[in-house]
Amino acid sequence: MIELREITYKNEEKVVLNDITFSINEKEKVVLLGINGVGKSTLLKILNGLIFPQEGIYLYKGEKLDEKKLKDKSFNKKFRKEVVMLFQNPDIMLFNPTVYDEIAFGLRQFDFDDVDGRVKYWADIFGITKYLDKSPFELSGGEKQKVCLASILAIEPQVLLLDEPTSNLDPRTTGWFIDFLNDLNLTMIITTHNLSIAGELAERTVVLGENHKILYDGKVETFLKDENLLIEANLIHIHKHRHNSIIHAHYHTHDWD
Ligand SMILES: Nc1ncnc2c1ncn2[C@@H]1O[C@H](COP(=O)(O)OP(=O)(O)OP(=O)(O)O)[C@@H](O)[C@H]1O
Repeated sequence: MIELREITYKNEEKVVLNDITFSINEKEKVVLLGINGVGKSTLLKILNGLIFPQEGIYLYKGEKLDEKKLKDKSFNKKFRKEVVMLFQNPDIMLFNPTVYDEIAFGLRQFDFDDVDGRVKYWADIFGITKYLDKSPFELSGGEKQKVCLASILAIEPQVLLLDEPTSNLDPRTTGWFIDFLNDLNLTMIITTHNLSIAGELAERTVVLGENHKILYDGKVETFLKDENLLIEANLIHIHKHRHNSIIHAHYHTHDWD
């Protein structure tokens, strides 16, 4: 469904993605792992057709996706409905006067019937019905994230690009959301640097290294057991801590967020 061939993206002169090649089948779930700044969000933006690499080819359902292709109005509408992205910062996505209008926006844009029923259905799923008449800006970070998720899922996309989707969610909501994603039969690419969540979200991971190249592409389970790869990806660190009066240091895989 998605195929990237030798994608290189530069920001001014800085290489942000270096020679990225991988494919994702329909309904496959992939976790994109890597430390801050390796290019995960940039890769999602490329997959969402928001920015375009200087080198390489992006094929979506076998068709080359570039600026020219997205200028074709009917293709653009189809692609925008099928491939949706949740940004890391929900504030970027919220621009309507009420939560209701936020969820209804895409439904109206793509001519869905029963907009009212659909808004209420998705608000109920995310537990945000009581906020429907409120301004999205009055909500907490986690609530805003739920509004964004309800808005993008309401238009029944085929590909979900989720940038750190659990970063604003509390532990209980994170647990619920992971189960919810596992039940969704969609193609998904989810970024995180949270190793414990990675293992629960997908069977496959693509890991970006600090050289902005793919360091690993395969089973999450295997990656998480490979201490050398984890060190190379800088996803574990040496950290001193205290057991009674003894201080010692060893590698840690725990997540801070
Ligand atoms: N709009 C921008 N202008 C200039 N540089 C940018 C811009 N967006 C990202 N970058 C740079 O591109 C690199 C990759 O950023 P990106 O946000 O894709 O990384 P990331 O892996 O998603 O990081 P994080 O885990 O912190 O979200 C970083 O060095 C960043 O400074």
